[in-house]
Amino acid sequence: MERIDGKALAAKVKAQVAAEVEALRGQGVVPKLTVILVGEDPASQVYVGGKAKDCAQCGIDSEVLRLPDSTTEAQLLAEIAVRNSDPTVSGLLVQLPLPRHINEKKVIEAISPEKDVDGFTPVNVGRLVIGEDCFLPCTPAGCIELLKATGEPLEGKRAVVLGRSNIVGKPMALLLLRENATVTVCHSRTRDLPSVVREADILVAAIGKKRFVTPDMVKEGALVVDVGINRGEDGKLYGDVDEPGLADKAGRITPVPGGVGLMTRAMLMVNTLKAAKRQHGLD
Ligand SMILES: Nc1nc2c(c(=O)[nH]1)N[C@@H](CN(C=O)c1ccc(C(=O)N[C@@H](CCC(=O)O)C(=O)O)cc1)CN2
Repeated sequence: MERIDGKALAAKVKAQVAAEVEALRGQGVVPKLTVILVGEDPASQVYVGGKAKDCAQCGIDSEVLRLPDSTTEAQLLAEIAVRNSDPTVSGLLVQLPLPRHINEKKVIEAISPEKDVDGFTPVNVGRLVIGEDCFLPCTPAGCIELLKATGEPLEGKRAVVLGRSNIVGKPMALLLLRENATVTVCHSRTRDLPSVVREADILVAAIGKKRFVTPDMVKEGALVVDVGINRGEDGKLYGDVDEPGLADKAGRITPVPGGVGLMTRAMLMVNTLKAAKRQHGLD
């Protein structure tokens, strides 16, 4: 299978954002992203660092608020309220996962929909469902950009999404539907899952299980998007798809690392720029 180059596409998207941000700054508008991180989760520390680096590359101001694991839900909600009403903050997100004593749903719902650059609030999810302009969740939006970059039409294709999370599986299905693909969502209760997956012209694997998708489950010529980030016992990163096993198959696949993760980061920059433009009546 041919690899789809997420690194190159992410660099191109970020360069476009950087050019637009420079023009905005010329008009006196300075986009800013605030990221709130609660606790010491090592992977989250890395992802938040990556977001600040991307902002610097794009000319976007950034603030990372690091709160201790002992932070209460009320304290976190108070910090969100401060940023919601701060006109210098264009985009606001809370890094997930949160410590167990904090209710994730309550926290997400507290973020102003106009600053919700993750696209996780019920208002933005609802807008996505009914096809209104909204902030698209970054991972599914990045997957769509990767698929479009192949130049293959998505319309009329059979798409299978493996996984039904609120952050990836469900919005991914909606975005594929918007591209006029015929979409099936598979999950842990799907009967004869391999035979359903084998039907896919477009397969999005977001099930969170290392190399769950084996070569016998993939149609010849399929476009495969691997959303999985699974850390193996050897310390290496593995996708949800057995990419080496697909070497002799026709088709295209996004690698892990170097695929969806990088586009997730790039789409956050797109959303932060969009938030800044909207807040200044420029979108
Ligand atoms: N508030 C949010 N929390 C989380 C999100 C999110 O979109 N918003 N998604 C993930 C974590 N995440 C971004 O936050 C993220 C994960 C992975 C990558 C990435 O670049 N992956 C690289 C590999 C990186 C590595 O070596 O570890 C790749 O796939 O090439 C970026 C962002 C959960 N939380």
